[in-house]
Amino acid sequence: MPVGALQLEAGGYLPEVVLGYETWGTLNADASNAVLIEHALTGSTHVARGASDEDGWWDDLVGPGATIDTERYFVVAANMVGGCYGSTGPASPAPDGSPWGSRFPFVTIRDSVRAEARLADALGIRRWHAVLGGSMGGARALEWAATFPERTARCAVMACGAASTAEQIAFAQAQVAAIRLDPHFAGGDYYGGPAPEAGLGIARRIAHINYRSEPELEYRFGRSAQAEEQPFGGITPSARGRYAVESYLDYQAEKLVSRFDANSYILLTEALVSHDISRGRGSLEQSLGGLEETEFFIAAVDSDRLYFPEQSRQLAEALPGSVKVHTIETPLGHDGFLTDVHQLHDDLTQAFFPHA
Ligand SMILES: CC(=O)SCCNC(=O)CCNC(=O)[C@H](O)C(C)(C)COP(=O)(O)OP(=O)(O)OC[C@H]1O[C@@H](n2cnc3c(N)ncnc32)[C@H](O)[C@@H]1OP(=O)(O)O
Ligand SMILES: N[C@@H](CCO)C(=O)O
Repeated sequence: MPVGALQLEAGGYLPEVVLGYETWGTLNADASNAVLIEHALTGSTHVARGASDEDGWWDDLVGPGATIDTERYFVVAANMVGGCYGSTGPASPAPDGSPWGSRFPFVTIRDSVRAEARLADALGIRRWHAVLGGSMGGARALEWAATFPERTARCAVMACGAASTAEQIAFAQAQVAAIRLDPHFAGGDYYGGPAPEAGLGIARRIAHINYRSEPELEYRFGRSAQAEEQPFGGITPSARGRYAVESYLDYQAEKLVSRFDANSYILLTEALVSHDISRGRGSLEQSLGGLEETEFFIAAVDSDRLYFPEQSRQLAEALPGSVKVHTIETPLGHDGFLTDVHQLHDDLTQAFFPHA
């Protein structure tokens, strides 16, 4: 969906922005049943099975008869500005016809939300019944409530705090550096040549370790050798075989490299680094304390070592009224907001999606 030109928060300008999106269900006559779902860093618009039978990343939450019942709600998922799942991003053609590449401007979470508001206008949605997301999707959902409180009746923020922390920024920096230092990166203008796959793969490895937990990795892999490999062997370190956990990380890296653009990865990572709900709005309490029009649902993953539950508690405390932090209990870590979201079914149903 074309949403026009965007003057960006940090000063850049995009003359024509297209947002990739998917929908499920039917918008009702007074457009009161619309739900926006915001994807995380490398997520796509494919939240749930729909027209295509391909698995979605939140099938447990969205679908016919699910927590967000697509027979009752009209669900929309939009790709972030700068992403590589249908929205204008660095691989898209600039006005001169060549890919934007290194010229693509810095985009913030707030910029994307402003573009998404235009998508809502075009779809005839004045006010969302609810906006939900986890991780970067949670940052986007929270930004919706802060930027457009009158358009956000309910807001669910999972596995995300009010601002990116020093440690989150630090991990992001290491990932971005890995991509930029790949000889194929070419300053971001690699389209038409080999892509910086090694750098993107390293970035994913760093990220993925943080998306899981130490006990999970220990339990699943321990010191086991990958099948038919000998991790303790080979006269030089580079000649040795892999531990199973190394093979697992290699696989996660390959999987991401096969579906994601490195420039988009940098862009979205930097957008998440910019996440700070208070920027330009005063203190945290000044930024969030007045959001009386919106009902909030905050959730954390108990074993999350990237977006700590304490950060969700601080966010909840800054919101008006008494907002509970719901807990997803899993040894898995941050990815629990994807793998174990079904645990929120009862609480979310009661809070936001009561069955008639
Ligand atoms: C079009 C799109 O795909 S859009 C993307 C949508 N996805 C998202 O938005 C989130 C991105 N996805 C993710 O982060 C993850 O895939 C999750 C969190 C959803 C899934 O996590 P889990 O179900 O716990 O899977 P996990 O991370 O353990 O990985 C399992 C994979 O590792 C592989 N694996 C396990 N052990 C090893 C090993 N020793 N060596 C190599 N591979 C291994 C498995 O075979 C499995 O492969 P598969 O994914 O092809 O089935
Ligand atoms: N595994 C998720 C986690 C990000 O928070 C992703 O890749 O988007």
